[in-house]
Amino acid sequence: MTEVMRVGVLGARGRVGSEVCRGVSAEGDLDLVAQVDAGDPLDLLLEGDAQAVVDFTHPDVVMDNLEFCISHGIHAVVGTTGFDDARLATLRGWLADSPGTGVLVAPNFSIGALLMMRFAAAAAPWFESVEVVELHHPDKADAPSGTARRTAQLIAAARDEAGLGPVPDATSTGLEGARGAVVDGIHVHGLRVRGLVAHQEVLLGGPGETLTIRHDSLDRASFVPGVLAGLRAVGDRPGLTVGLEQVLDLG
Ligand SMILES: NC(=O)C1=CN([C@@H]2O[C@H](COP(=O)(O)OP(=O)(O)OC[C@H]3O[C@@H](n4cnc5c(N)ncnc54)[C@H](OP(=O)(O)O)[C@@H]3O)[C@@H](O)[C@H]2O)C=CC1
Ligand SMILES: O=C(O)C1=N[C@H](C(=O)O)C[C@H](O)C1
Repeated sequence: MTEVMRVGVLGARGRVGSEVCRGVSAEGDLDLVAQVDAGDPLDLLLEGDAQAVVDFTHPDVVMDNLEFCISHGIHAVVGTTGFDDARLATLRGWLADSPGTGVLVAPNFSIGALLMMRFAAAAAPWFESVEVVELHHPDKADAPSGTARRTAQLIAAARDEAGLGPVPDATSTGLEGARGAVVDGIHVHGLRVRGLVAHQEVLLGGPGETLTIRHDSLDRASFVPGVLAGLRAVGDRPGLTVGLEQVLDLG
């Protein structure tokens, strides 16, 4: 008989969290034992005897949530953004004191977005120019998106490895912000437009040609299969795992 995993969702009434609650409830091997949102005590996780949580909350609160979970030996699958190297180091420190506990942090749980990032990194060594444009709903708290930051880092690493120099840009005057933010030398532009969900384009260019790689999350259901895969894997991966691609076999 398949063992059932008891799951708590943090940010359960949010845009993604509510979708995750539906997804978890529909699976026979997962039992939704706690739905926690702003103002609810984290002790609900202990009352439900949660073995793992999913966190889609806010960059300002996610570290407190994870400190609680790790200290109680509860595995975590984390979609919330805002993870820089310092935060990841803090998580590693907490996890060192809680052997056997696993945390998976992923900037994007949709399969298409993972492939988009992989394709962008594969294309990067072949083009002189590259910029990232992320497009989201206007209620998003952070900019640029975690996905855009990660994409820029992957592109920069691929360019470095190929021995490419800086991306050419003759801009010497203009309005502040007109060229976007710069992540590891790659320009990243954020658009916030009502009606959008989560979208990204990577534009690459060389002499006489451009290549555009685009991904669209049209519905937040796009994140759920990746979250479920993360839940099923996280208990077997003690310590910190960054990126859903570490869990999925994308070939
Ligand atoms: N990795 C991925 O694939 C994806 C990541 N994200 C990221 O996930 C995060 C959430 O996104 P989204 O669902 O759109 O945001 P929402 O604002 O819709 O949802 C967040 C929910 O968390 C609640 N919340 C706030 N503080 C706490 C707390 N301390 N404990 C529990 N719940 C809390 C909020 O309540 P209240 O509104 O009352 O504050 C809200 O209901 C963002 O960082 C976003 O970038 C989003 C999509 C995909
Ligand atoms: O806030 C969102 O909506 C999303 N956040 C994540 C990010 O910042 O990359 C993932 C996806 O883009 C949706």
